[in-house]
Formats: sequence, structure tokens, C-alpha cells
Amino acid sequence: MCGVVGIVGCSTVNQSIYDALTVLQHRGQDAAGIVTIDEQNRFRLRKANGLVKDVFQEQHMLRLQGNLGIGHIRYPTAGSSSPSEAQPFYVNSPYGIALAHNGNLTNTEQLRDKVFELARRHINTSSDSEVLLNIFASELDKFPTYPLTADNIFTAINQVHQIIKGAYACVAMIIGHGLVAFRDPFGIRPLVIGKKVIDNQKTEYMVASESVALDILDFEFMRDVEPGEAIYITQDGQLYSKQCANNPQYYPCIFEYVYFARPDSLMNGVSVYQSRILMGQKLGQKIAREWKDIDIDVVIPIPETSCDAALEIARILNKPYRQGFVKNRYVGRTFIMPGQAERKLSVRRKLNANRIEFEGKNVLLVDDSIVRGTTSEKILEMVRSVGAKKVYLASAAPEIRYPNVYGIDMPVASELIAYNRSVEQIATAIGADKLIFQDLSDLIDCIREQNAKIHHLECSVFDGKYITEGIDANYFDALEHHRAENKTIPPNRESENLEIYNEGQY
Ligand SMILES: O=P(O)(O)OC[C@H]1O[C@H](OP(=O)(O)OP(=O)(O)O)[C@H](O)[C@@H]1O
Ligand SMILES: NC(=O)CC[C@H](N)C(=O)O
Ligand SMILES: [Mg+2]
Repeated sequence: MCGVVGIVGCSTVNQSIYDALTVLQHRGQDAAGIVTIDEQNRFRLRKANGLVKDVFQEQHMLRLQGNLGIGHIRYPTAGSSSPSEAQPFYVNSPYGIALAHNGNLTNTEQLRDKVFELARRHINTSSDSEVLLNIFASELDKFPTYPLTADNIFTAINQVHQIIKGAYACVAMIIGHGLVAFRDPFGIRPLVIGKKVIDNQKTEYMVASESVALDILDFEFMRDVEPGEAIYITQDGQLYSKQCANNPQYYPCIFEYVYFARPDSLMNGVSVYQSRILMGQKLGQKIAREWKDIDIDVVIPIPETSCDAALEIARILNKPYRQGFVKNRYVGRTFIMPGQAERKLSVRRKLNANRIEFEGKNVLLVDDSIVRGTTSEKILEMVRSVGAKKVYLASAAPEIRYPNVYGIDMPVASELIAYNRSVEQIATAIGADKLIFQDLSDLIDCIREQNAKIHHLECSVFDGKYITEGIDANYFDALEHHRAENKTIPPNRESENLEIYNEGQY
């Protein structure tokens, strides 16, 4: 799950984009990038592997001049984690376009060949986002006039919606025009827009993956970008918007509410925090109903995402809630780290059990989700070693049995701990005395209760139903094959040759 941001400002935007990326860091820890447009209408780019704070040093910030810019933080789902696939991407024709993408396309391979044959465009990486950018560029290229009108841009996006499949929330900039943002016709990935009025005169606009980015920059939340909708803000701050999809429908990703998004974000009219509170309440009620004879002494969250739900479970069960684990604040999110070996090591470095809360007790541990089981396996081992008597585990999300193809890196079912296992078998595999999962209908209600406009949610990891066409056994075989191929390429973290060298001393 990546994070995107775009700002059309009245003054230099580099610091604001940097700040926005730091609060979106929980969506991707692998790479970061910013591109701005300077006064001479040139792109200024910095991107590399690493956290935002490591990627941008003073000399890069000096390079990023201009009042218009976009930024990206990456959690790879396609291609590799090579710095050459860090975003934003750039093409020089037509006009000069830069684009950043959150999501994952599901027909990338077919499109890669088509783009070459029909539009004579060369794709130089294995990134789906580079394909997306070239399709957008080739649609814009069909208009012979300069400058493009808002309608030209919206027509191009309507075509893009018909050509590409999958999930995408994008921000882009076109030289000589301004900022463009669009969201896929199912609204799988999130995107919001906000504004800030400067000196009672001019309006600055900002689009971002999550509303929390608007909050910290004092932008006023306007609304979600609708599924299929496109926004065009000219470089002098004129805003246009249009529904560009032929049959848009709300199918937002349910996993944003379970794990990905920050709790203080408002997404599709739904508070992420409130969703997690409701998840705790519904799961607490299920435990009270189904585990009448189970003797629980204390409820303990597995930090950090599960804390809000765990507190509600404790309240409903009328048991003490304790912070039994200490989290190392310098270790990031383990699930979005690349490679299983690194994830395993990081769980141990990140969490340590406080013996006093476990010794001789029957504990109910709570996690927001159990995906590969990396966290729960390690945690269970740890709490046993500090003397827990019985260890029960509750997951605020249902069993994850199916791969994700829309921007969460879990493309192979066999990597999932719940794949082909019953609840009892999962409990045995991770070493829990008892295990309970949220029901999918309850999880869906946690979100829908807050916005009746959402009739459906994208729940494929739980129910195996994919909303876009062509997701079948052949698709997954090809994906698995690709992934195996990519694993054999040694990671190259060298980012020296990625920048656009147009700025003299920087
Ligand atoms: O079963 P797994 O494959 O281990 O994945 C699930 C775990 O990973 C996530 O935690 P993470 O450390 O990424 O972030 P958090 O601090 O926000 O909870 C999630 O909250 C679960 O704890
Ligand atoms: N998680 C995401 O949104 C990833 C975006 C894009 N598919 C990439 O791999 O760079
Ligand atoms: Mg966690």
C-alpha cells in the first residue's frame, strides 16, 4: 500500500510534501520520492530507497523548487524493490508528465506489449506504475492542440479507465498545465482532496491518500475523490473535476480499515478509528457468546494497530486491559517489510514481553489481523517463555485465505497461515491454546454502519471474490512465477543514476 500526495501551492511546496509523506510513512517504508515543477517549467526529482527522513537531505530539498509537486512512498506490489522502481515516474512526451500511483494493476503484462506495439512506448522497468503512466501519456498524446483543456484530460482518463484493470489512486503533473488526480472506478484505493485559503485571496489545493496528511498541513478536508472521478487543478489554482468512469461503484478496500490506514484518517466518509472500535466491540461480543467457559485473566494487544480494538474487547469482557508488550519505537511496521527473513527478525526486535503481565496468567492476546502468522508465531513463543499459563488469541479481522491483487503484497495463497487450514489447525500452527476470528459480516458492518452509501467493500482476501475481470488460476500461476523470478535478482539499492540531472550544482 503506497501513499501519494500532490499540492498546487502559492509558494514552494517541497517542505509540505515532505511533511505529508512522513505522516503517510505507515503506508510504505521501501522508497520515497518527490518531484516538483520549477519556475522554468522543469521537473526537479529526488527518489531513492529508504524512509522519507533518509531519502531527502538538505541538498535534495534545495533541488526541489517550485509551487507544484507530487510525492510518493512505496510498498512494492509489482516488479521489484529496486530504486529504479521508486516513484514518481517521468516521461518526456507529451509535454512532460510525472506520476505517482497507489495500487496494483492486474493486466500489466498484456498492456506492456500493447504500449510498445501500438503507442511505440518503451517501458524500462517491471513496474506496473510505469505502464500506467505511459498509457495515460499515450491517451493525452491523441489531442493535437496545446494547451490541453480540462475536457481533453478527462477524456484521456475515461480511456485509461477502460484500458487498465486493477486498483489505482494516482497523482500526476503535466508540464504547462497543472496537477491531475484520479481514482479507479471501484474506488479500491483511497484519495482525498483539501484546500487552504491564503490571505483571503488565493486557494491552495492538496490531494492525498489519507486525510491525516491534510490535517497536519492545516488543509481543510473537502471530500473524498469519488470512484472513477478525476480532478484537474491548473498551475494557477483553477479546479475542475469530472466523473470519468462509465460505471463507477464504491468497493473500497476493507483492509485499509483493518490495518493500513492511520486511525485518525477519514476515508470514504468512514472514520478508521471508529471502525476499529466497532471491530473490538463486535469481536468482544462474539468472544462473550462463544467462549463462556474460557477463563481469561487479562486482555493484551499486540501493538500497535490492534490497541483500539483490544481496549473495547477488554471493556466488553469486563477484564483488565494491559500493555503487556513494549514496542521499540525505532522499528517500523513488520508486515510491509520486504522478505520473510527480515519480517521475522523485526518482530523480535520490535516487541518485547513484560514478564509481570504474563507470568502465571491466562492471557487473551489481540491482533488486528493474522496474515502470514509471522507476528503471532513469534509472539506466542515469547509469552510462553515469560511464563504465560494459557494463551488465547483473537483477530479483529477474519481468516485471510486468498491473495490480494490490489496493492497489498500477498500474491501467493500458500504464504498465508489460514490457507487450507481450519481455525483449530491455525491455532496449532501458531501455538495458541484457542483462537477466534471476527466474522466477515460483522467486519463489513463496522464500516457500512458509518456510511450507508457504501454498499460493497473489496474483501477478496477474506472471500476470494475479485471485482475486476481476469483474476483466475492462470493469473495467480503467472504471478507466482514472476515473483519467483524476481527473488533470484539480487537487490540493487544504488540510486545514483535515477535523478533528472538538470540543476547544475544540486
Ligand atoms: O501475520 P503477519 O504476517 O505477521 O501480519 C499481521 C501483523 O502485521 C501487522 O503488524 P505490523 O508490525 O506491520 O504493524 P503495526 O505496528 O501497525 O501493528 C499487523 O498489525 C499484524 O500484527
Ligand atoms: N502498494 C502500492 O500501492 C504499490 C504501487 C505499485 N504497484 C508499485 O509496486 O510501486
Ligand atoms: Mg501489528
